[in-house]
Amino acid sequence: MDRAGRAVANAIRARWAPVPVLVLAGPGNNGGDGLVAARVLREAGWPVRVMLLAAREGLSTDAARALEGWGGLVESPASGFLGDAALVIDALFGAGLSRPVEGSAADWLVRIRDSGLPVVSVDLPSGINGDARPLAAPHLTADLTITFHCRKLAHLVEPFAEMCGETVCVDIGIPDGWEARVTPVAREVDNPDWKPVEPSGYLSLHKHARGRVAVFSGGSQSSGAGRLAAAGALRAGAGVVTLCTPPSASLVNAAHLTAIMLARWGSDDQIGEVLTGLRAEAAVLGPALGVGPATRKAVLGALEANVPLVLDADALTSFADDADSLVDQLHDRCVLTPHHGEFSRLFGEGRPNWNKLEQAQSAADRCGCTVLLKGPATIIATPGLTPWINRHACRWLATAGSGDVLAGIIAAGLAAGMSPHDAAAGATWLHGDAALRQGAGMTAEDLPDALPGALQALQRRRRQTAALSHLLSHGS
Ligand SMILES: NC(=O)C1=CN([C@@H]2O[C@H](COP(=O)(O)OP(=O)(O)OC[C@H]3O[C@@H](n4cnc5c(N)ncnc54)[C@H](O)[C@@H]3O)[C@@H](O)[C@H]2O)[C@@H](O)CC1
Repeated sequence: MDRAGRAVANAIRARWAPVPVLVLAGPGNNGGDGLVAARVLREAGWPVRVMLLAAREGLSTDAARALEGWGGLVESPASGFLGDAALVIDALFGAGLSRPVEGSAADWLVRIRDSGLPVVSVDLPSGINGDARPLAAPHLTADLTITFHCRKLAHLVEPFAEMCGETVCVDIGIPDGWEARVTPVAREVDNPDWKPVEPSGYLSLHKHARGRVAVFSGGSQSSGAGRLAAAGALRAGAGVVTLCTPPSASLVNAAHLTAIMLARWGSDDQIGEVLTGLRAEAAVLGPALGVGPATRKAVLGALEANVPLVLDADALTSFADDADSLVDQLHDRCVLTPHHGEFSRLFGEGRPNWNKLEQAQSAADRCGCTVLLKGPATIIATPGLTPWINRHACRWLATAGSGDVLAGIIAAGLAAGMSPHDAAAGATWLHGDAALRQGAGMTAEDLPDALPGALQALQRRRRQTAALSHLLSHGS
């Protein structure tokens, strides 16, 4: 608790010049952290006031000890709640929030929120629970949240992550090996594997050994999405990418493409035969294919061919009225990539108190394959595996066509032999990294061009991590 409280005080001192601070402390250890921070700030010469939500005898043992350490005045709200405070430290409830906030606690939250004062929350903004379940009561929105050891789900998934403001995770000396004793609910994607460009293999390989991807194009009025997916696949490392195009879009596609091959895909062609003819090792279906029976037939045909498949956009929405007819045919080498709207059209919202992780996991379990639920935090769920969460991304990805590029990148990973779970994770990270490189003003067309930079950065990071772990295990 001492380290946690000091970390809170230090994070504040690193960001603000001394200002009058009001510390609001709850009955548990979260309140104790706030009381330690109060003492440390006072020792640093800051004007600090403290208010307790609970009676002294209702405090946890550690919080009572922290109150002794504070040793100063504990004010009552009756004497003027916010007074001259210019900054509020919210240490009311953290990980121990067990029910909706009501009564005087709720009143405090509303008054702080309405004051517009900057808020620093200890561990979590009060009223938000760590496992990111929907809220039914008042909560705070913080400017800065300091959490300890590792982030909780609420620090990662929307809308809660945004409510935490800047989130800092500090090491408080919890010994190594702690993770081995608990099952994490999810893992954050960081330095992912990306087999299509692994140095061990690709220098000695030819293009066909790096994976063959087929992408299916919409008609003449909607051919761009397929080209974006194909460009994503090629830039992400697939050796051969073919855009299968209906005759109506042949000319427009041919006029736009150079390294990407073209193949005819007529309405009478069996999609399985097209895939076999191309010896496709992964395929993308859905971007701008159109919603309706033709797309349903194409998807079911591709599923029968048993090729690793990325199903996106219209390939999902075409089954919105009859999800079972899709779910029954899916196999474990499929990746479904819905955004929230496509997800709820297909699977509904699930139980009212489910968080985003549970929604995605339940859909993956029902489908028997990987489901990638897009958003500021993208969730990747696969039956029997720990879900991935990717936050390595930026808001510029909310632009038309960016999902098409992602579908193509995933297919490149699948064609190189990656598992659907890891291909989806690696692709999401690379897609986010490409967007971070382009920044404001980027469009989906810019993403494939940014992929070489993202891939090279990932290779550097992985080399550094490998060198570091070699050093740690063998000594210098
Ligand atoms: N777990 C750890 O390893 C560490 C935890 N630390 C701190 O400990 C906190 C968790 O401490 P606690 O488990 O004591 O939990 P909290 O301090 O978050 O809250 C628990 C207390 O609040 C009461 N409570 C819960 N919901 C309420 C509601 N809606 N209305 C009124 N009262 C409510 C409970 O009855 C209990 O008295 C973390 O958030 C973090 O700040 C840190 O000290 C660092 C180490």
